[in-house]
Amino acid sequence: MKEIKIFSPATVANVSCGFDVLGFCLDTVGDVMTVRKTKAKGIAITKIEGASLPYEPENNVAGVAAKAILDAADNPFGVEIEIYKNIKPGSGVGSSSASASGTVWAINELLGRPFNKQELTAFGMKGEALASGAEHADNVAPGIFGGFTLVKQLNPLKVVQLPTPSEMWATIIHPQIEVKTAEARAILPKEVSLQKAIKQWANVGSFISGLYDEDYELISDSLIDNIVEPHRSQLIPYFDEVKKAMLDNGALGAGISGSGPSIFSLCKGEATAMKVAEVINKVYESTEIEFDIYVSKINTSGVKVLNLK
Ligand SMILES: Nc1ncnc2c1ncn2[C@@H]1O[C@H](COP(=O)(O)OP(=O)(O)OP(=O)(O)O)[C@@H](O)[C@H]1O
Ligand SMILES: N[C@@H](CCO)C(=O)O
Repeated sequence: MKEIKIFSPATVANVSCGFDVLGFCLDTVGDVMTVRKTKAKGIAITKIEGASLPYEPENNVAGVAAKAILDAADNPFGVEIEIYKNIKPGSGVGSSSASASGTVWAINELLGRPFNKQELTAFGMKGEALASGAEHADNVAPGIFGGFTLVKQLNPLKVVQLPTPSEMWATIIHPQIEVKTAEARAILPKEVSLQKAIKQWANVGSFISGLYDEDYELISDSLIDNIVEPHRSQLIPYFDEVKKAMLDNGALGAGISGSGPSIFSLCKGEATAMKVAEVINKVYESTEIEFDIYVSKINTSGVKVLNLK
């Protein structure tokens, strides 16, 4: 195989209670990438459409992630990478991470699959660190594994694949303003009170238990973030109005997607997800801000092959 074309999905990190550890994968939104083997060693980004991003491999998360996996494989060949961006950078639905996870997944296929999903996530995380200024794998992991994931630890990386309840859908609004992850991390407190930490880790535990038991009520009761959301929600116009509209119309829970500005909700069933989309559209259509709304089933397989040559 000389060339692979893939769909690299958008992802939602944090999932309210699990800052830097929980994430899930979307089905209907994502980037398309082509990765081609070259005889000459080295990495070249030859095409970027849909966003203005750096072509120098060392300044693009795709290039940094490609270097991490190719170095680990002793550089048997070089690669050319084409990126067709549908996920806007700084959107909060894992734009940078989609480039990182898509690149390492595609190169692993070209190499003959020497690396497992844990290793691919670790390579992708190297790329993601360029965008956010810190290593975190909560977008890369769901992009590689699909479904819901828990990043148990970073060093050495350990990702736990979680189950996806059969009727789980997500509705997301992306207000078209850019919030850079690095900046959204910089405003967070460095310490949290024990009282808040107790509530948060109880919610992570009960959320995961809810996923295993398909207990939508427990999932709903666990989607709370008392630590990060109060700080970051101030960066997102109409956050409170959108969250209220989501919850009032049947969403199981709602919060900031990744570092924002996107706002996500999880819903039981497509009909509720569509209803939530309708009401949040009403909240935003009367404002001056452009926006996109995504309704998606949870993608349980992660990156997908579109074409092989
Ligand atoms: N291939 C790439 N795709 C997207 N952004 C990239 C890429 N390479 C470098 N960047 C830089 O990364 C930054 C966007 O990443 P950032 O993590 O801030 O947003 P995001 O990935 O949409 O958010 P989140 O991780 O919260 O979902 C921008 O500054 C952008 O220039
Ligand atoms: N967990 C990260 C995800 C952003 O990509 C954050 O919220 O900063």
